[in-house]
Formats: sequence, C-alpha cells, structure tokens
Amino acid sequence: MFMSFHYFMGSSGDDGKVPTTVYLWSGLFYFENYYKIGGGNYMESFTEEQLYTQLQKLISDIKGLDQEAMDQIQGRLDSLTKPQGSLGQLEHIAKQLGGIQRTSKPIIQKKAVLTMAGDHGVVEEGVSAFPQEVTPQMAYNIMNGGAAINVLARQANAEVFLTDVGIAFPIEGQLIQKRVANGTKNMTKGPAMSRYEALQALLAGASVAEEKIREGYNLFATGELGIGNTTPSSAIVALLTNSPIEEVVGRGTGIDDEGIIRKRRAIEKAIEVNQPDTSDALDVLSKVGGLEIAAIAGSILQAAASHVPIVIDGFISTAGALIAAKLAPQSIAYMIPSHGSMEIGHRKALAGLGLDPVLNLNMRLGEGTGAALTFYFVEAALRIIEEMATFADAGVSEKSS
Ligand SMILES: O=C(O)c1ccc[n+]([C@@H]2O[C@H](COP(=O)([O-])O)[C@@H](O)[C@H]2O)c1
Ligand SMILES: Cc1cc2nc[nH]c2cc1C
Repeated sequence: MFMSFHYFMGSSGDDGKVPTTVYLWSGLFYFENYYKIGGGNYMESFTEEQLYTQLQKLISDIKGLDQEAMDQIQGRLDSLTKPQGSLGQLEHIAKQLGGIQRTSKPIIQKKAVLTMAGDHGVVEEGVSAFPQEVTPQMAYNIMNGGAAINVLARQANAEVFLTDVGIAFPIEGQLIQKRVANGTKNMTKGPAMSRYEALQALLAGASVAEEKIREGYNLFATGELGIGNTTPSSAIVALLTNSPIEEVVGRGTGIDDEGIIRKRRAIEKAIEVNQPDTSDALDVLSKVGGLEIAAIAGSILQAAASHVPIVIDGFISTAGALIAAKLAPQSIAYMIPSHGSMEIGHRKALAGLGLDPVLNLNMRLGEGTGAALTFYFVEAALRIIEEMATFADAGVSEKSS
C-alpha cells in the first residue's frame, strides 16, 4: 500500500512557528506542513504519473449543470414582475448558479479572490514595460492591502488569497506557498517548464481552491500577478483559438511599438522552437505557458469539480480558462465571465470559450480586479430571484398577447 508522510515547512508566521495540519487523504493520514519558503516543493513527493492520475480524477469529477434546478429558476424568473428575459445576463447568471449549486435556491456564503503569482523567463526578451522585480514588489503590496485588488475585494466584501506558484525568488509574508520553480524558463530557447512542473502548478492551483472550499468559500474570482505574463498568455490564446499572433498580442503593462514587435517575435520563436501540440493542453501549457496560468487552470477545474462558480478575470485568467476548457470542456459551464480587458486578444480568448463579458470598463490590470467587481452582479442576480415579487403577489397584470 502506498504510504507517505509529508513534512513541508510552512511560511513561518510572525511568531516563527511552523503550522502543522493533520488530515485524512485517500484513507491515509498525511502529516503536512507547508514547505519552507524556498525549500522543497511538496508536489515533488508525487511522481509525474501520480499527478497525471490526480488531474484525470479531477477532470472526471466535473459534471454537467443541474438542468432541473435551472428550469425551476427559469420558471421563477418568468413569474417575476418584469417582461420575460428583461434582466438579460443577470437572469442567465441566476440560472447558472442554480445549475452549478444544484438547487433552485442558490446562496453565496464567502467570496474569495485567488490571485496566483509567477515569473517568466521570457522577460529576457524585452517583452514587458516593467522590470521583473515588480512581481515580488506588487506581491508585498497585495499582502499589505494596498493594491487595487485589495480595494475592490473590500468593496465586494471578499477576501484576497495570494499564492506564490513561482515568483523568481522566494518571499515571505501572508501568502500561500505553492512554489514549483523560480519562475519559468525563457520559452524562446526551449520549454517554459517541464510537463511535470506544469502538472505540479495545475494541482497546486487546484489545492488552493480545494482548501478554500473546505473553509466555506463558495464563489471564486481568478486573479494573477506576473511581469511578462501577457506573452505566454498571448501564445496560449493564439494556439488554442487558432488566431494569428498579431491579433492576440497587446501592450500588456504598456510596451511601445518596438516592444510589441519584440513580443510577437518572442512568441513566434517560442512556437517554432517548441512546436506545441495544440491538441494537448498540457503540452501547450508547459512549452509556452506560465506557472500562475497553470494554477489558474487548476483552480477552475477544482471549482467545477466541487460545484463552485468561478468568475474569470482578464486576459491572463482567460488564457488559464482556455487551458482548463481544453482539459475539461465541461468546466466552461462553471465559469462566469467578468470584464472585457483592453488587452487586444481578450475578446478572441473569451469567444473561444463562448463567453460574453459582463462589464466593459477599459481595464487591463489583472490581479482579479474585474472579477471582484463582477461579484456585485452575481449577488445582484441572486437577490432578484430571492426578493422580487411575482405578478400574482403584486397584483400586476401579465402580458396580454
Ligand atoms: O488582466 C489583464 O487583462 C491584464 C492585461 C495587461 C496586464 N496585466 C497585468 O500586467 C502584468 C503583465 O503584463 P506584461 O506587460 O508584463 O506582460 C501582469 O502582472 C498582469 O497581472 C493584466
Ligand atoms: C504596478 C503594477 C501592478 C500590477 N498588478 C498586476 N500587474 C501589475 C503590473 C504592474 C507594473
């Protein structure tokens, strides 16, 4: 029988103590500590084959939405004091939530923004307007509550959980440690990461979502942070939506025209050097993707497998969603689109998922900002089915013809 004890040291808190949790997993006791910052990577205690089996299990756990619950909500929506369908996308979201939670009375308990951070070797090619050290600097800003995502999450009465999936060097503080590597490698020279690392990052994202679901969160926003990550995202979107590179490469943090040319060349070279197999999402992810993009895909798959809706943020998050959808097309039903990012490839990416953004605010920040704002509309959709009066209740005459 497979038996394993894992000790992985945690982000030691201010008191310097290492938290230890003990829980039952697959019928076995695991003694777990989070690994020491910059130390071992707990996913490495699994072989690539074992992680692949875990991923397949996660995918097979994702079921279709509950049609009966959706039909009941449609009936309720049509009985409410409004012309049928007049609340547009809010009606769609209300039904989707019922289908996901498998009830005609869906409820939101706690809301979490899962912000995944990682760095990118491809920054060597001059593809970003900002230097790589901005990733850890902004990670500290998020931990201190001063980033846009902190403000918008507070506005939405949601919490932000920052996870380090592979910032270029380890940092300390209030963040979830799931480091797989010190950033990806330069994808113009070979694969951004190994297939094994891609699997580790995917399942690290899934484990963050799983942990938060256990803590009672039942509405997620995806989010990310990583200087250079619009480059791998553009590569993923080009490959998975079969779009020309120039149509999906934008300015990211604000590169100039010459930077755009370098970015396109870097993506072309990465595709030429690595020859990703577009029928294999893991191949695309490992060769031209990113650790935080993998973690986003994993968090989406876990949310879907656990019947939890997940709001998809901007361009990078949607690249992660495309990977999730390629691995498990049934996961799309659990995704709620948020805003249309200014990054030019975002519309193509959303169209690849058949999703229409709820908001258009000319945003292009990431972190989970657009998704956190969309929580308002998700909760509004639920209030509609909970609180509106029916035609019968209010004594309002129904449509005459
Ligand atoms: O979410 C978006 O649509 C989005 C669009 C452009 C940039 N970003 C953010 O900017 C960073 C990536 O931009 P870049 O130019 O460094 O590739 C990364 O930290 C993202 O969170 C995010
Ligand atoms: C300042 C800054 C904040 C960010 N947040 C997400 N990506 C970012 C990129 C930059 C450059």
